[in-house]
Amino acid sequence: MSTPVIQTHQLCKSFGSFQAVHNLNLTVKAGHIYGFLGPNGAGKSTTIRMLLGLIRPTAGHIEIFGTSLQSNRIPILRQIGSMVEAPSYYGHLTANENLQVSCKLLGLPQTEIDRVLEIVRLISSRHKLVKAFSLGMKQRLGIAQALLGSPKLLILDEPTNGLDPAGIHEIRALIQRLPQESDITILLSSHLLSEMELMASDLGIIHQGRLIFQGSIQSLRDKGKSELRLKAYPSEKATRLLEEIGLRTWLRNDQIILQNQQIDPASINQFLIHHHIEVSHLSQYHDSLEDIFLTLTGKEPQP
Ligand SMILES: Nc1ncnc2c1ncn2[C@@H]1O[C@H](COP(=O)(O)OP(=O)(O)OP(=O)(O)O)[C@@H](O)[C@H]1O
Repeated sequence: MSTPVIQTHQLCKSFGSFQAVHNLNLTVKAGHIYGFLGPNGAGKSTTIRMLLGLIRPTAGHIEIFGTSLQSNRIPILRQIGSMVEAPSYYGHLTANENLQVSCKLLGLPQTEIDRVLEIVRLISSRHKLVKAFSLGMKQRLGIAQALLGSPKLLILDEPTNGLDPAGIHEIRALIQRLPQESDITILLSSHLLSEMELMASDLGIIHQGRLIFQGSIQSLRDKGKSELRLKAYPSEKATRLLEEIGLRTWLRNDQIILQNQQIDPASINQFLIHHHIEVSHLSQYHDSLEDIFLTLTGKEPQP
């Protein structure tokens, strides 16, 4: 397996006596879109600020591109593009002029401007004043700025915050095509699971400063409960027959429940009918990702 782009080891951050981040072991794989998810105040921004060398960890350490951030700060940061707060611009300048300023500050050639404006699809608005941009366009310009110098890693803190559905769609489409088009790894934070589900390949869920899940979206889905719900008459006989073939059953209201068992609903139906049981209802239920997320973060999903 190739070296992870980001690997944190027992990363901690305290502010006075308050521990905002506890023993975080993040693993972000090359070429992946890693969704860093957590409710407000969970510790996402604090972690991102440590990854960008903006604040020092209280304990633990960070490896980026396989080397220690502490001892290789400058060369590592040169290869990271980021947008951590609402991007700031000169509203009275055009998109092009804003990027010219950034290129000068970073010592980059002006040819970079067209390249990044093409990527974020703002090339036709390059001579427009930024104060006339929509919020979505401003966010895309922020991502363009972060892409100057062809970084290998892009870190975006809540990139869709405050955007309307059309703006969210534009940013999502942009983020999804970046790893292939620009050979880049992306870590982005959000408090919205629905958004992460559509954008990220891997998830890290942080809650009260602790990483409570890390893995693929599918492995999160697999944590959910699944049930087969039946209405069958006479129900005592149906329950006995199902137990006799080794299935565990529960009764909920007038339904027979079979939980998390590898069973084929069609075979169960056939089996019961064969034993002269009348099946009036049979349905399959799976926890949604939202339910799983709420359970993990200690909030009971609504039935
Ligand atoms: N400089 C600071 N001094 C004291 N406490 C801080 C400081 N920065 C963050 N915190 C606290 O650390 C906790 C984590 O904050 P953080 O901003 O990392 O959360 P977050 O997950 O990014 O939340 P949000 O989605 O609201 O931005 C919060 O309780 C916050 O109040």
